[in-house]
Amino acid sequence: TQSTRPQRLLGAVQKNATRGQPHSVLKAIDQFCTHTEWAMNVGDEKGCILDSVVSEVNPATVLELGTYCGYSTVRIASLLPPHAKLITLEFNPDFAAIARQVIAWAGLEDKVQLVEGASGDWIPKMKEQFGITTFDFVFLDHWKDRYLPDTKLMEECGLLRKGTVLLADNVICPGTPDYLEYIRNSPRYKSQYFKSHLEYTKVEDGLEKSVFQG
Ligand SMILES: O=C(CSCCNC(=O)c1cc(-c2ccc(F)cc2)cc(O)c1O)c1ccc(O)c(O)c1
Ligand SMILES: [Mg+2]
Repeated sequence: TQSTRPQRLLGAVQKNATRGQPHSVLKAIDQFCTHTEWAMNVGDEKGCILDSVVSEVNPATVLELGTYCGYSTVRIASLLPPHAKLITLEFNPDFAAIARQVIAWAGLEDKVQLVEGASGDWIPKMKEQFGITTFDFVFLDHWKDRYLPDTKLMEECGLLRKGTVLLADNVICPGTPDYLEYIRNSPRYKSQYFKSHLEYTKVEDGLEKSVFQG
C-alpha cells in the first residue's frame, strides 16, 4: 500500500537524524522538503524568526495550534526552559501519529503534550484539563479560517494575559485575511509583520506577531 507524505518524512528523520538531537531532526526534515518532497512545515527561514520570538518571550506555557509532523513543535520545545510546558493541538489523527514519533526521536516528549482534536473543542477545556491559567506564547499554524475564531475564543476563555505573544504562520500564503484585519485594527493587540517566504519556496509569506494588551 502507498505510504503517505508524513510517513515518508518520518522515514527521512529516522534515517538521517540522531536520536535526542533536535537540531538534526530539523535539518533532516528541511533537507527532505528541499530535495525530495515539499511539506507544510514552517521551514528554516520562517523558523529562524520563530526561534527569535520564542527566545525573546522565553515562555513557561506554550500553545501550538496545528502540529502536522511536529517540525515547529520540535523547534519551539528545543528552546524552552526546563519546566516549561508546550501543548500542541492536531485535528488529523494520522498527522498526530507521525508527530508523536518525530517529537520522540528528538527526545522532547517530556516537554510536549500532543492533544488530538479540534482547537474549537479543546481551547475551552485548557484550564480544567491541563491546569493552565494563561499562555505566554501561542503559535497559530492550523486551518487558516480558524485563526480568528480561535483567537476570539482564547480571549473569551481568559487564556491570554497582558503580554501574551501570538505568532501566526501563513498570513500571506495561504493567507488569513480576516485574522489580519481583526488583529491589526484591534486596540487590544500590538502587531508586527515579519516578511519571509513560504517554506522551501520563493513565494512571499510572513509571520504576524501580536502582543495582547490585556
Ligand atoms: O493542523 C490542522 C490540519 S490543517 C493544516 C494547517 N496548515 C496548512 O494548511 C498550511 C498550508 C500551507 C500551504 C499549502 C499549499 C500551498 F500551495 C501553499 C501553502 C502552508 C502552511 O505553512 C500551512 O500551515 C488542524 C486543523 C484544525 C484544528 O482545529 C487543528 O487544531 C489543527
Ligand atoms: Mg504553516
